[in-house]
Amino acid sequence: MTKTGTRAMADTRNTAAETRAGEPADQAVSIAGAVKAFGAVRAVDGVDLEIARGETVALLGRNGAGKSSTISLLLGLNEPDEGVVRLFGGTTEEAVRAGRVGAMLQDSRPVPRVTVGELVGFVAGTYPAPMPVAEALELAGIAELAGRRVDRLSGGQTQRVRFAVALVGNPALVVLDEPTAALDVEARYAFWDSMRAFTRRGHTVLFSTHYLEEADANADRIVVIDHGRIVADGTGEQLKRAAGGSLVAFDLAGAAPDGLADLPGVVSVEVRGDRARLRTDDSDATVIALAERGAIHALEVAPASLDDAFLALTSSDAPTGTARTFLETV
Ligand SMILES: Nc1ncnc2c1ncn2[C@@H]1O[C@H](COP(=O)(O)OP(=O)(O)OP(=O)(O)O)[C@@H](O)[C@H]1O
Repeated sequence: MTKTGTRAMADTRNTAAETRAGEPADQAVSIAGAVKAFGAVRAVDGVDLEIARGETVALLGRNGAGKSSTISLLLGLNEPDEGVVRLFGGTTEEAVRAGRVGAMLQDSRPVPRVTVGELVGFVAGTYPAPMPVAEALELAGIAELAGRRVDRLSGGQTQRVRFAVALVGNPALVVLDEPTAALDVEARYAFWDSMRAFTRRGHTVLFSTHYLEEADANADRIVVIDHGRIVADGTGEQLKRAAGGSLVAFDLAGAAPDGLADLPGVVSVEVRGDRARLRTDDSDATVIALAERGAIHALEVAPASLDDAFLALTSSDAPTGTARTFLETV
């Protein structure tokens, strides 16, 4: 993100966070120039990321993009080879020790043979100011499972237990690595309802996901990561605009597709058979120019979907840096 964009967004969000949480306005997360390599793979390749208190941020990326590796650095589970990771102005270790961080990781397995209530109660005891266990279970939507053994739950119920574990300490920052992986649609909706109830209390949340719709619906801000680098950072709307706000499609009706890329607003051109698809950031200007050419057969104008935006931002031929500048243009 550009410095200007970061600041503009952080200023707004800090005010909201201050109002909601009654806490001083500073950054919950501050990652600068982070690099983490595993052999030849640069899993995190120069990540800069600031998250203001009270923000809910989605870390979006394909398989192997670097989401979990970034989260590991943020939680202090791995040390960066280069760069600095700060939480609430201190080290990750200080933040974790002070009980300011709760996490729900992909591969964490609940201890067998204990009940849900016992497990969540145990975790609560490791934090300085936890919420009552019953409240955490209620928030996670598993109040009725308190007496059930954790190793006899469905996948969806287990995910919710992990969520209760992440939030029972009442941490200022909650980090969730693909919290809805393996959940069916209904369970996913229920999870996000619980999540919203939690974020309304002013907590800062970072969650990773492959699901664009879920990022758009549940995050204040979407950070797209690809090949260990942040390629876009903004709201769903900004992301769509960054990738070209609209799609204009029409039949060429035998005309040559020459000069389409030079029309006002056009970001990219795709011609399949007799149909042309233009990605444009000014659909009005594009359509007017097309009308002047007499090329408006079977015209269709539609907003670019988040899927379009995501694909454009993470495709291997996406121009580096383009997406990250979009906050300057909105
Ligand atoms: N411990 C490790 N040893 C070797 N390579 C690793 C290790 N952890 C991650 N990687 C590699 O780093 C890259 C980023 O992986 P990471 O798990 O961060 O991606 P991700 O975005 O979380 O993917 P997914 O959505 O599949 O969970 C991948 O190429 C992965 O194979």
